[in-house]
Amino acid sequence: MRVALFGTSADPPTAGHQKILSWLSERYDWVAVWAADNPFKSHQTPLEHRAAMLQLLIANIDAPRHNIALEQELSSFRTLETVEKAKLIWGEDAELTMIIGSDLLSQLPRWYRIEDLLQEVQLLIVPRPGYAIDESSSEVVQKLGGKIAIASLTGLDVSSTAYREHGDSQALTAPVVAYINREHLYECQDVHKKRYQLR
Ligand SMILES: Nc1ncnc2c1ncn2[C@@H]1O[C@H](COP(=O)(O)OP(=O)(O)OP(=O)(O)O)[C@@H](O)[C@H]1O
Ligand SMILES: O=C(O)c1ccc[n+]([C@@H]2O[C@H](COP(=O)([O-])O)[C@@H](O)[C@H]2O)c1
Repeated sequence: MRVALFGTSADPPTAGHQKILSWLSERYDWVAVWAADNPFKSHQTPLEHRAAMLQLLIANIDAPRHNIALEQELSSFRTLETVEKAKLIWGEDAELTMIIGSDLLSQLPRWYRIEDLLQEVQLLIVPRPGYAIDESSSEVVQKLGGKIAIASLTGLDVSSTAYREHGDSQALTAPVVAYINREHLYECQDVHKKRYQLR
């Protein structure tokens, strides 16, 4: 069993996350995704809302294999703990692949007990516009034990930050936008959003 593990702050989840999930669903037996609190970031929206938006994002994917699931019980501050939980769910023999965008490669050495984590998973890097995969970062991660593969897909040029800071709702999918409006999330960015909607 080949399981793709994809954790995201989902603050909010974007069309970029959706494209990655769709791509993964064609290549892995099971795609597990969860909304997480990131120890290196502050978040603007409570975790329950971020998980709910992620569920909407997944429901909106036409995945013929029906193999993408919100596995919110995997959520942890520390991905090593997530992987321990994943092993309990899918067993010691499952091949676990951790998915990250190329923007995270340089910070990976600072993750909690990274060498132990890299013993447990394969690593798949998704190229992200503006974040070239540089050799020195790859080498550092490989020296820590990382087994790196590069995905044959380029992420969309969107980000959660672009939505939060500039109201770029092009970055989002319609069901997520509807949820945000219904729940009055990200309202401190309303000025930007209104400007965007008037265009
Ligand atoms: N467009 C994208 N292309 C490639 N990787 C992406 C893309 N969007 C997100 N990722 C990856 O998905 C994971 C979750 O990303 P995250 O939820 O932090 O999104 P983000 O857009 O980077 O958010 P923020 O702008 O708040 O930092 C990370 O590994 C990130 O590198
Ligand atoms: O384990 C860690 O130390 C660690 C440090 C930073 C980020 N992570 C995880 O990395 C994933 C992507 O985070 P983010 O904020 O870029 O979406 C998410 O599952 C986080 O919990 C994990």
